[in-house]
Amino acid sequence: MSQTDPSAPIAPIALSCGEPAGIGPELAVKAAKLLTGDIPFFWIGDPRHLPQDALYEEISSPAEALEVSRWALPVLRHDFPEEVRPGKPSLENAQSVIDVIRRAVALVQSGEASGLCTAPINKKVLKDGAGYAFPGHTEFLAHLGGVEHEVMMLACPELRVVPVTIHIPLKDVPAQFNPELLEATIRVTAADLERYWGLSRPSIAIAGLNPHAGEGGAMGNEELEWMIPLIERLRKEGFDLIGPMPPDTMFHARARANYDVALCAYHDQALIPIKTIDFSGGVNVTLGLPFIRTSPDHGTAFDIAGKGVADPSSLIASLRMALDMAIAAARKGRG
Ligand SMILES: NC(=O)C1=CN([C@@H]2O[C@H](COP(=O)(O)OP(=O)(O)OC[C@H]3O[C@@H](n4cnc5c(N)ncnc54)[C@H](O)[C@@H]3O)[C@@H](O)[C@H]2O)C=CC1
Ligand SMILES: NCC(=O)COP(=O)(O)O
Repeated sequence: MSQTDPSAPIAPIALSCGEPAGIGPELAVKAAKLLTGDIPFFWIGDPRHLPQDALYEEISSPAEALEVSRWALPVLRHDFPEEVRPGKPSLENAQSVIDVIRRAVALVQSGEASGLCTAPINKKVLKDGAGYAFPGHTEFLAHLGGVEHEVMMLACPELRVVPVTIHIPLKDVPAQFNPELLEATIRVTAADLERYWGLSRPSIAIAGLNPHAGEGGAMGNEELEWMIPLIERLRKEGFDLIGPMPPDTMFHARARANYDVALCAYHDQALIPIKTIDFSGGVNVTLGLPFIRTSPDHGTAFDIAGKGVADPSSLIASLRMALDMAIAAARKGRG
């Protein structure tokens, strides 16, 4: 099954297990139970890591998930060296977590899966246990996809946000938030909002770096020195850009209605508003990749792992977004 053939049924979504000591395995089982095949997907991981009462069935190829997902969680088996204790990650399993992501990407690239949804990982465990050299999935997936300008976007029904710089210390933001990076982020974001969401000239709001967007140079100069000139140049090219906007006043309900996406200078400027507005409905999606990737907005939640109380809403929203993106890509005749 190929995403490039619009008449072919959409292949299932590949769900990587993520950190098995987190809530990922529990969420996969809950999502399968609630969805009953509505969004065909399969889980790649070690079945020993699923909750004891999990309803699952092992499959030998992704295509089998189209049927199996109607009554059970389809599992493409990937054996890990260690069993897990919920909330207690094992460094011995770190390499297998990375291998599962690679395997899932290969299945999407071959067309056997129509998109990738990733359950959360713990970056430090992967770094300490397997020398993982990336700050998260986003940069690893860009590496696997061979792209230079990947973009992290988080979306819920009320808001889309993009952190232009991602997982870097706050002290490094002013140097790394620069005209080249902002311009590349604008281009990738606009292109993928059209490609997957049909927004042909999306309205893009750009947050200032400084309080009050610098207030005319009284509280910082980046807005005057390079942000405004860049925005004016790209407007002449046809981009619909608003800003630089004061970051503290651009996320209330009336302000949000004026744009399709907000580009923010750094991680927390973007993620605090969206996780506050809709923690359970938020989806993390990587733009600019040659394949589809979504993820829940939350992390591994070690504090509640194994307790049976984890909310699968964000995972379900992520699976749904991946499927919708795959359908949009198939309609356009490209993956
Ligand atoms: N896509 C990914 O791989 C992501 C990974 N992470 C990683 O997760 C780890 C933990 O990060 P934290 O900042 O503690 O955030 P977190 O999202 O794991 O937890 C924050 C709080 O929200 C609760 N929570 C999270 N998801 C929930 C759910 N589905 N249902 C009910 N309650 C839920 C947790 O119990 C905790 O109290 C870190 O290693 C971080 O890097 C964080 C975000 C995304
Ligand atoms: N704060 C978002 C996050 O940690 C997810 O990162 P990634 O794994 O999607 O790169």
